[in-house]
Amino acid sequence: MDASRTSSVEQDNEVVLNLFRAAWYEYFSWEPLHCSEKISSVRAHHILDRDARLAVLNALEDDILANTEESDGARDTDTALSFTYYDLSSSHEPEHRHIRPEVVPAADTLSAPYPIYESCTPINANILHGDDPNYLPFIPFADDATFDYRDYVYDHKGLAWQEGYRDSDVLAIVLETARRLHRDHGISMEAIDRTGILPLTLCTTSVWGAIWTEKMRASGPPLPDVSPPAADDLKTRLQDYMTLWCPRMDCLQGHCFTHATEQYHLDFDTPAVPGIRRFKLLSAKTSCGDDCADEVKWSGAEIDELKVAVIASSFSFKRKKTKATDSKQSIQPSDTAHPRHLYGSEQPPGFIPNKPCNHPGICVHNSDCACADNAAHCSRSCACSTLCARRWEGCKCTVLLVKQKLHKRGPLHVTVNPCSTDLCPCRRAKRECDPEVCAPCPKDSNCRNMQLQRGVPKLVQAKQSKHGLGLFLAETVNAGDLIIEYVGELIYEATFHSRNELSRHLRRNYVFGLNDQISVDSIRAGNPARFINHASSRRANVEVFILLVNGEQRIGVYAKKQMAPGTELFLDYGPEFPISDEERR
Ligand SMILES: C[S@@+](CC[C@H](N)C(=O)[O-])C[C@H]1O[C@@H](n2cnc3c(N)ncnc32)[C@H](O)[C@@H]1O
Repeated sequence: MDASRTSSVEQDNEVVLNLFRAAWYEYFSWEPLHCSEKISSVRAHHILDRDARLAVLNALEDDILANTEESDGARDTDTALSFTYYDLSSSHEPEHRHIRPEVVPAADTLSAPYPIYESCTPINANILHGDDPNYLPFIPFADDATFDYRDYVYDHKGLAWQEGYRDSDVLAIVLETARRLHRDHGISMEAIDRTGILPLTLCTTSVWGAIWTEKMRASGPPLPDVSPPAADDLKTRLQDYMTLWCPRMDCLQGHCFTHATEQYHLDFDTPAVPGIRRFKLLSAKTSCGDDCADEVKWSGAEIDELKVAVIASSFSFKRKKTKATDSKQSIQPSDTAHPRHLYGSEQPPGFIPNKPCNHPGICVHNSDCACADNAAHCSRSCACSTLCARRWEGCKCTVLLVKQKLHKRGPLHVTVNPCSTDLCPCRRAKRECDPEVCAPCPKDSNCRNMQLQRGVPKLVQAKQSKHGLGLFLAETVNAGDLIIEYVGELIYEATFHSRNELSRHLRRNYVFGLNDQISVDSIRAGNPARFINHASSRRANVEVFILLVNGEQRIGVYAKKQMAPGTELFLDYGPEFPISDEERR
C-alpha cells in the first residue's frame, strides 16, 4: 500500500472514531431528559391501586343503573370516569374529558383487572419468534413488586442491552454516526465498515447489517442506500433482490422475519433441468446466444420491473385445472411409493411441517429432501414443480352437493359447496385447498376451504366481558364462516415455559398449542382473536381448526352456528382449563 493511501485510511479511521465518540456523548446526554419528558407526558391523571379501582367500578355501576332508570336520558357527568386527553398531533393544551363506559360488570366478576398499562403489538399473520431465552429485551412488570422477576430473568441467557447487536441505543448511535460521516465527509458505508471501528456492521454481508435492521424498523430519517451491484451484474442483482423478499409465495413481504432463514439462493452453476427449478440461469459457457438472459445487459429500472412482475404473477389466486396424475414426474420404484401411502391421506397427530424442500433434481429419499425426510407433501413454496409426485394431489370437488333439510312447509333442498364437507379430501386431511393443484369449485360457488388464504375476517369488537375483555361480533355470521385467524408469536417449548411465568402473574393465558414443538402466543403480539373467552363445549359458539396452508399450520376460528352482531364469542379451551362450578353446570 502506498504512503498516500495509508494516510487516507488513517484519516478515515480518525474521522470515524471522533464522530462516533461525539454521537455517543450527544445521545446519552439527550436520552435521560427525553425519556423523562415522554414518561411524564403519558402519566395517568389518577393512578389508583386495585381496591380503589374496584371501588370506582362499583360506584360507576350504581351510577349507571341509576342513570338508565332516568326517563329523560339526562346524565350526571360528575361521577363519570375522567382522564386527561393528550393529542400528540396538536399543540393544544391537554383537555380534561369525562367518559362513561358502556358496560361495567359487577366488581366481583372481574377475575383479573388489567394493570394500569399493558401493550400488545397488532399483527395480522404469525411471526416467528422462536426462543426467548437468548436475550431479554426488558424486565416485564418492572414496577410491580408482586412479580418475581428473578426467576424470569434467570430463564434467559442475558439482557438485550448487554448485546450490542440488540441494543437499540447502540444501533441509533451507529446509524447517526454513519449518516454524519456520509453527509459531512462523503465516506461510503462500505468504507466505514472497512475501518472496523463501529461496533455494528452497516452493510449486510454474512450477517444482517445495521442498515437492514433499521429499514425493517422503518423509523428515523432515510440512510444513503448501500450501493447496489453494478447494473450489468444480473446474477448478483437477482440474488440481492431474492434476499429482500420472502420466498413464500403467499407471504412475499419485504424483509420477512418469519421465513428469513428460507432465503432463496440462486443456483447459477448446476445445469438447468427444465420444469424442476423455478430459477435457473445457464452458465456463461453454455450460453444460448444473443437472447439468453445471461447475455442481456439489464438496467436497474428494468430489474425493478422484473421484480414487480414476479410478485404480481405470484399473487394470482386462480385455481388451475387439475393435472392428470400420469403427468407427474416419475419416481423410480426404489424411491418408495407416492407419499400418501406413507401416512394415508391425513396428517398424523402432532405432525410438524418442515421448511420447503430445496434441492437439485426430483424429490426422492436420497436427494436430501426435507419433505421426504418428514413424510410430508411438497407445497407451493418448495423448489420442485407442481408436477412433483410428492406434491399433494389436490381435490376435484367440481359438483355442487344438494342436501335435503327438513322445514315446516316440507323438505327443502339446499346446495352445498363440496369443499365445506368431509367429502373433500383436502378438508379431510386438514389442509386448505391449494389453488395451484385443486380443481376449481363449481361455477358461482366460492370454495369454503380457502378462507384463511383469502384472509377476509368478520368484523369483531373487543370489549368488557365477564372474564376481563371478550370478543364480540359486529356483523352477522353463518355456520362454518371463518371469523378470525388466531395469530401471535410462534414460540418453541422453552419459551412456552418461561412465558408461563408471565401468564401466571397476569392470571391470563394467551398460548395456543400448534403442534408438538411450536405454540402461538399472543401475549405480546396478536390480533383481536386473543380476547375470545372460554365456555364449555355445550355453550361454545366458535370452534378452531388447525389447517395446513401452503405448508404452514394456521389456526382458524369458525362459527359453529348462525349468530347476530353483538354476540360474545366463546371457545372451549379444552379440559385442562380450570373453570368455576357454576360454568361447569
Ligand atoms: C385468551 S385470554 C381471553 C381474553 C381475556 N379475557 C382478556 O381480558 O384479555 C384467556 C384468559 O381469559 C380468562 N378467561 C377466559 N375465559 C374464562 C372463563 N370462562 N372463566 C375464567 N376466566 C376466563 C382467563 O384468565 C384466561 O387465561
